[in-house]
Amino acid sequence: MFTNGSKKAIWLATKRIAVKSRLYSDRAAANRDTKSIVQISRSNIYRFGDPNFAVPVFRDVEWTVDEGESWAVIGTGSKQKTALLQTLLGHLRITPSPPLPGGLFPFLSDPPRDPHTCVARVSFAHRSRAAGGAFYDYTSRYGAVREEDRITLRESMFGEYDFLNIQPKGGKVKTPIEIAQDEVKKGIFEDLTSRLGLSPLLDLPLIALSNGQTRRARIVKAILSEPELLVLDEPLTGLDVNTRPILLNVLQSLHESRSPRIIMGLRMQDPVPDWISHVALVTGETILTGIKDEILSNHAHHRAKEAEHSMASTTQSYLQPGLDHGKPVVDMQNVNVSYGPRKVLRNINWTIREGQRWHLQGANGSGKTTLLSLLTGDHPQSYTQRSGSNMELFSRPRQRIPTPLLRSLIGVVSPELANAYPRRAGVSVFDVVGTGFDGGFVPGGKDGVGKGLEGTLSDEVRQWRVKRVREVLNGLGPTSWETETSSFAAGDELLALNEVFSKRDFLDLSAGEQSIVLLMRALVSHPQLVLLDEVWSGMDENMVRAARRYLCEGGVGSDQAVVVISHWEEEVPWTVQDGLRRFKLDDGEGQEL
Ligand SMILES: Nc1ncnc2c1ncn2[C@@H]1O[C@H](COP(=O)(O)OP(=O)(O)OP(=O)(O)O)[C@@H](O)[C@H]1O
Repeated sequence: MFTNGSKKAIWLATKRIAVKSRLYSDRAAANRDTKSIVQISRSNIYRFGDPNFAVPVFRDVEWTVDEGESWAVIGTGSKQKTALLQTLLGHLRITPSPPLPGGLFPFLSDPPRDPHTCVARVSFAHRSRAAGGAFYDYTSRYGAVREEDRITLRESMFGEYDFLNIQPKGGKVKTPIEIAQDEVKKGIFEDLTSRLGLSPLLDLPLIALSNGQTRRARIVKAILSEPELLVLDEPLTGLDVNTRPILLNVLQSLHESRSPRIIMGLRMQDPVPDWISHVALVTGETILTGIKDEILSNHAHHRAKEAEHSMASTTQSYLQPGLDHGKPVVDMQNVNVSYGPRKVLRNINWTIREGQRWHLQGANGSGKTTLLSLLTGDHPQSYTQRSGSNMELFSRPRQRIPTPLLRSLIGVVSPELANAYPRRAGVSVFDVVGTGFDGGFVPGGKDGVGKGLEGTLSDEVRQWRVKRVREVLNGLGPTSWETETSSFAAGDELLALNEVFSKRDFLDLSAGEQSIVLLMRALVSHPQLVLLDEVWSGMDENMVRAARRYLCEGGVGSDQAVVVISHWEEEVPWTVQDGLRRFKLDDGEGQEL
């Protein structure tokens, strides 16, 4: 059953195909139905530069995607799943390469079209903004918007698609086909932005959008660039519960009208949409492909055995009673945040006490990140609450705590921080974890454990810091999540794995490994307040399991308060039965559930 919205999308997409099809011959139209979309046959897949005798990333891959099928690539690990999707973008080498003339994408071969322009990928697993090694200031979205950040969501879309000004400047007159194409694109743009809840945000600076809003905007932009095949890596991550089915509905209608065809990358724990007919399941270097139900039921059997094994070693954490009487770590009374007339947080009253575990909930754009930025001091309105409002942190008025001190008292993991954290050559895992003591981004001090707020550390403190880095590395390092290695290694051998990991360049780690290192950084100083915003982002299933276990089994203590932000209730390490409390933001207002 289609909703009116999806019928409209299909109508628009069909009309778009009609316009497009004039550009191709009848033969090409016929080919769309007969030629495979993706074709890899008995090949190994390597990183570019690796010789054929190197260990391949994937071995003996057999994968055919036919027209009319709907595929999801599901990974037990994020890294491998992303590698398969990158293969479609030509970032890995297939040996032997799929034979010409069809090549990897037979449907693009007649008439020949360039995969670089016809295949697009939107990834939310990859973090690129700090890839050059420089820190970019993610807090700029909270203050006065700088000139270079002033570009609005609408401009970011219209920059390339001149819908408003149908006849472009400069004398060139559009042909009737170009005008018709633009009108169809404009229709698609309006339909998609409205269905994905972006219409009221079109004139906001792009930088002001929340995480989930930005993700939706990136998907719309990719669709507007009219690829033939759109690869979406983890499109559901970071989306709130209500938006997920809407997005899936939109993707289904686009895929069914082949405008564009969609291949979706999902995490093992994501629900697989009903309309997905086929699955490529990536486990290590093996890819199992076939009909969804067959592949998933085989795997479920295997996982049930694994779960039995891991359950045996998991102890449940029950929080101590009496946590409502602990010292307040955060005390907010009538706290507000607004941007001009736009009120993002309204009269928030929330007390967080030591020992408590909170799940901060709310739809995309409801103000969760903004609320956390008040606590970390990243938001300028953290200082400027009007009279009648009050915010105390660690039992002191917020204004009396210098921001550098605040950074050293709060351990934070967030998508913004992960994006912004500099990736520089020569900066090791140990160095990155060591920056957590002072809450900075540049490693420093003797032994790489910072200099403290006074600029020097006593030998005793320095030694404690080094010991703490080793402790979290041993608690969350590879021996806790690399299950295959840990089952064979023992004792010193295990510790050696963590030692080797601690010396690796942070820059060279996979997205999941970087995430777990940033979690270590947040926990290393044993801060009184720990803020975990989308903490599992990019982590493999076994890393998530290991990190949850670590958090529940003493990784954070009863003298520490923890706030978890996640759109997935099952991702929070504690449950209501354990004593977890829930605070929900709804249209700027907050209350405990
Ligand atoms: N400079 C600004 N001007 C106007 N609105 C802004 C500005 N900065 C942020 N906003 C708005 O504040 C709201 C809250 O954003 P925030 O990032 O806190 O949401 P969130 O709850 O963390 O969302 P998500 O779940 O998507 O991460 C958003 O609707 C955003 O568009």
